[in-house]
Amino acid sequence: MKVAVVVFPGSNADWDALHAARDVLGADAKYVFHKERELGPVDAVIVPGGFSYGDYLRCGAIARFSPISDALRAFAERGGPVLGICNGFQILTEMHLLPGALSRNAHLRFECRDVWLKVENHGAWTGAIPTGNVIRLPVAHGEGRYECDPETLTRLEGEGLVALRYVDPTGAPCGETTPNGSVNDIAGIYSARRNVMGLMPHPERASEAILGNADGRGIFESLKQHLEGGKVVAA
Ligand SMILES: NC(=O)CC[C@H](N)C(=O)O
Repeated sequence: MKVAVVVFPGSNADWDALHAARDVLGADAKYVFHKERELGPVDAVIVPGGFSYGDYLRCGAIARFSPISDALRAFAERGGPVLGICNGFQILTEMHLLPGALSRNAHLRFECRDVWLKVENHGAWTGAIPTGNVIRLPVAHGEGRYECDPETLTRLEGEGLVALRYVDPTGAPCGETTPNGSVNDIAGIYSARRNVMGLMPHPERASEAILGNADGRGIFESLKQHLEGGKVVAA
């Protein structure tokens, strides 16, 4: 299993993502620099968290124009599994590989704490976790408020493309404890083919017992299951 981690100027979770893919999942993982134009022969791509290009203009807005983005787009459009974590999610929405946008947290503060998430639907990156399970992962973002137009929201909910939703520790709606004010408490979404997933929380920072939390491991194990099962999630 070969995994590429795309590195932009300002990425800060690239090593964490590489570590999770290589040392936790056991993949042959490598960095691909933003100036490259080819991903090489890879089975999956992770777009990691951070502050690409200093978050100038909007988070992810400049990364979209990086030389690597054409290859990333082609890989995603071929059905290749792509995971965008935090700034990676922001980049994937700016690239229009995922719908909607991440805007400034409703309370206007940077949010850095653990959150609880309900696994709502299966796809390339959640298939190994039973739907309805509640997992705990850390968030660290200033612009994580997921927004989209009403038609898109209806489609995401109706087609089961909401991957993860913020909840309270019991699995009930998070209400006032929302980390960012996302519409419908959406924390992560899938593309129509369910091969591309973006999420604001950081599974790569919570995938080992030594870190005090291994709940994120299921995200990476899901990729393994997806690739080994050779599952084509949608035509
Ligand atoms: N941890 C991250 O990836 C940070 C995401 C983003 N730059 C924000 O602050 O919203």
